[in-house]
Amino acid sequence: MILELDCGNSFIKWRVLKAKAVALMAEGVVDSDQALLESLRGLDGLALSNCRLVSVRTVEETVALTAMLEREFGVTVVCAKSAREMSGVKNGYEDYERLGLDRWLAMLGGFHLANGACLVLDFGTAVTADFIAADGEHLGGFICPGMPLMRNQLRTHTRKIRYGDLAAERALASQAPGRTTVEAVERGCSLMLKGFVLTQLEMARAYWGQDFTVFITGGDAELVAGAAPDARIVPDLVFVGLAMACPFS
Ligand SMILES: Nc1ncnc2c1ncn2[C@@H]1O[C@H](COP(=O)(O)OP(=O)(O)OP(=O)(O)O)[C@@H](O)[C@H]1O
Ligand SMILES: CC(C)(CO)[C@@H](O)C(=O)NCCC(=O)O
Ligand SMILES: [K+]
Repeated sequence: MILELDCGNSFIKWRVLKAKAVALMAEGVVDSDQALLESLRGLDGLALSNCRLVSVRTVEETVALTAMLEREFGVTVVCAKSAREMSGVKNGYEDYERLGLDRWLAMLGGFHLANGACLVLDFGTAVTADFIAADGEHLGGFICPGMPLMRNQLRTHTRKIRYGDLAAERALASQAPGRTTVEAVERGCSLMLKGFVLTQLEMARAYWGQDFTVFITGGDAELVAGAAPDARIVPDLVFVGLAMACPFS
C-alpha cells in the first residue's frame, strides 16, 4: 500500500492506494499531523510499503511529519523536489526552487493529462494560476488569496462582520446580492474568485485561441466551476503530478 500526502498551508490531504493496482483504499483531509496519525491508525489492515509527499510547509514542519511517519509505519518517505524541467514541463520561474511544489506538481499532472497547452487553477488557502504552453514552457502564473483568507481578512479587520460556518455554507446557495452580512461577504468573495477565473480564461485565449485545456483543483474548486463550464475539475491533480515526480521503481 502507498500513502500519498499533499501538505498545504491549512490542511493535509492524504490517501492510501493499494500498491500497483492504483485502487483507492482510503482518503481524507486533516488539519494537523496528530489528526493524520489518528486517521491512519484507525484504518483496518494498513500495511504501507511506500510513502510519497509534497509539502509547501517549512522544512522543519515537513521533516517532523516525515520522521513521525517513518517512526510509526516503518516506511521510507519520498518528498517531491523542485526541478528545472520534468516530464516535458519547463519551470518558468527565474529561481525555479521558489515555485511552490504544489503548483509544480499540478502543472506536471495537467500537462500530462492535456497533452498540450493548459491553464491550471488551484483554489485552496491561496489561489494560484499557471500557464503551460503546448511545448511545455511554463509562462508563469498568479497567486492571490483564496476564499478562507479573504473571509478571514474581512472578519479580522472589521468589527461587525461575524458569522459561523453553517451560515456561510447556506449563503452560497445563491449569487443574488446579499441581504445579510454573511450573504454579502460569502457571495462577494465567491464572485471575486469567479471574476479571477474569467480573467485567466481571457489571458489563455489571448495566448492560445481555443486550443488549451483548463484544469481546476483545490478544496474550493466546486465554488468556481460554474465560471468555466469547459474546465476539467480534477480534485487529485496534485497527486497525479506527485506520482510522476516520485515514482517507486
Ligand atoms: N473536505 C474538505 N476539507 C477541508 N477543506 C475543504 C474540503 N472541501 C472543501 N474545502 C475547502 O477548501 C479550502 C481549502 O483548500 P485546500 O484544502 O485545497 O487548500 P489548503 O491545503 O488549505 O491550502 P493550500 O492552498 O496551501 O493547498 C477551504 O476553503 C475549505 O473550506
Ligand atoms: C502559493 C502557495 C501558498 C499555494 O499553495 C504555494 O504554492 C507556495 O507557498 N508557493 C511558494 C511561492 C511561489 O509559488 O511563488
Ligand atoms: K494546494
